[in-house]
Amino acid sequence: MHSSLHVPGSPTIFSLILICPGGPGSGKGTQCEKIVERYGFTHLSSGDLLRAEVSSGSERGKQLAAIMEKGELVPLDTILNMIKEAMIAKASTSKGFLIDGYPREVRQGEEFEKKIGAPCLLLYIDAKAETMLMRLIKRGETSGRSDDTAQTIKNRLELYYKATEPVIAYYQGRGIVRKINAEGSVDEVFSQVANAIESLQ
Ligand SMILES: Nc1ncnc2c1ncn2[C@@H]1O[C@H](COP(=O)(O)OP(=O)(O)OP(=O)(O)O)[C@@H](O)[C@H]1O
Ligand SMILES: Nc1nc2c(ncn2[C@@H]2O[C@H](COP(=O)(O)OP(=O)(O)O)[C@@H](O)[C@H]2O)c(=O)[nH]1
Ligand SMILES: [Mg+2]
Repeated sequence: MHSSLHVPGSPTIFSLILICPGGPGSGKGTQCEKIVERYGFTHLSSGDLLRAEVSSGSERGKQLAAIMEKGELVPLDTILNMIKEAMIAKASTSKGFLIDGYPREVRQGEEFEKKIGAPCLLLYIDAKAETMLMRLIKRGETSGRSDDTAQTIKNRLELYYKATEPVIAYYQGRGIVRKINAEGSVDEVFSQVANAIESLQ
């Protein structure tokens, strides 16, 4: 597997960048964990980075928590800078970056390419709305997350269809999107993910 494939046209020191778009509860986080296990990429989840800032108790964390509880998007520069700082911190040892939960709207994708680099593969984790709803309600029973509540899940799903699905179309034209049917079991989904990654060979 590529150790440091440089993404053509990517004006940065960063090597392989894979992006994992998909709706809330589609299974992005679960698939990213399995990708890290098999390929050793550096997994950066925008939600996890934000939750770490929230749990730090910082003033900024308090402002972010209020936005996340409603399932709205936090300011673009905030999340982009957090991802960029995390990538720079790992750049010297990373086999490649797996970005989970970003971009969530087209302008986030545009800014990412200006400030960081061009992705080489988008693993579009595609699940039906009712599947995502069911998974998030189930996850909410144990996750303790303030945004896994019925109303916020509804907001996040609406936001996903309005702002994030157009991201897929934005990259579709470059031939780097692989649509993954996320309706099956975790392993059934992962076998499609592995095929898509190995198609980069
Ligand atoms: N790229 C981003 N831009 C703006 N806000 C974000 C971004 N990523 C995460 N957030 C905020 O953090 C919250 C949690 O994101 P996280 O990715 O952990 O949720 P998830 O359960 O994995 O599913 P989804 O991310 O698709 O909602 C989002 O609802 C949003 O409020
Ligand atoms: N049946 C099934 N459940 C899944 C799958 N992937 C994730 N889940 C469950 O669905 C919930 C949401 O998964 P998560 O990875 O957090 O989704 P994300 O919001 O896209 O990051 C979790 O409780 C997972 O256990 C899958 O492929 N099949
Ligand atoms: Mg997630």
